[in-house]
Amino acid sequence: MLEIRNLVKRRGAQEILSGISFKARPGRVTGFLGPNGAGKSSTLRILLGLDRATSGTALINGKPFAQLHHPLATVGAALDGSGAHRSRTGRAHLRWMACAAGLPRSRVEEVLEIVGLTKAAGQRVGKYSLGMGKRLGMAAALLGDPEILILDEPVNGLDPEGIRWIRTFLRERAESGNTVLLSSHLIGELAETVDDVVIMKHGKIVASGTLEEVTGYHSSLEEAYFALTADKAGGVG
Ligand SMILES: Nc1ncnc2c1ncn2[C@@H]1O[C@H](COP(=O)(O)OP(=O)(O)OP(=O)(O)O)[C@@H](O)[C@H]1O
Repeated sequence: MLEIRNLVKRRGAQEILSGISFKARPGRVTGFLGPNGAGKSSTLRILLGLDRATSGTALINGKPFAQLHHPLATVGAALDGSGAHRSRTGRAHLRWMACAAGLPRSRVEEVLEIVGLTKAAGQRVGKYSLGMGKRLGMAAALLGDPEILILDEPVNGLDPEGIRWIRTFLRERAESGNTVLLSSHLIGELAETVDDVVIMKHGKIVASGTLEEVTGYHSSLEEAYFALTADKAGGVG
């Protein structure tokens, strides 16, 4: 379970998060949507202990990230890029991570297989395509077989086969009782994958509920999204 309660983040005079609250529940895939600059990545970074909130709490199974006893087995995250050094191979990167976390090398081969990167595991990360980099980031997130997955834009850059794979994979994770939170700008694709939806705009939650509740009387989630996030002047955020 992920729980965000009254989260506020200020940077100088700018309020990036204005007291947001939502939950991502076990057994469900929760989609996190919003225009560029809405505050999605800032929320995820605070949740993962990569940034501090001005006030409010972001809890993972009832605890802040820093207090988790087994962080890798509790939560796996794939944010921007894979974080791997370009001159390392994908396998070496994962082995280094596994070693740091006290996980066996055999787990590296398992996650490479899960994300479909076994054949490319010996190539340098600098030679990877965008989609391969995404798969490597996903492999790293899965190393500890976590009960919670947090993914920022996981399908961006994946080919159609990769998009189908990730959709099926995330549904299976949720159906076996895990929690999945993912942000995406591909709303049509997201609507195929999620149970619950949270939509942000200008640092506030503008909608939150099941896919059906958020879609409401609109013909699709995409229509609901545009109605909820429309700016009279248009443009960013
Ligand atoms: N390190 C930073 N320093 C200053 N401002 C920042 C920083 N990180 C984010 N911001 C600002 O915080 C606001 C929210 O940005 P954030 O990246 O969380 O949005 P987002 O919803 O993830 O957007 P996108 O869809 O473009 O990824 C923006 O106004 C952004 O300019």
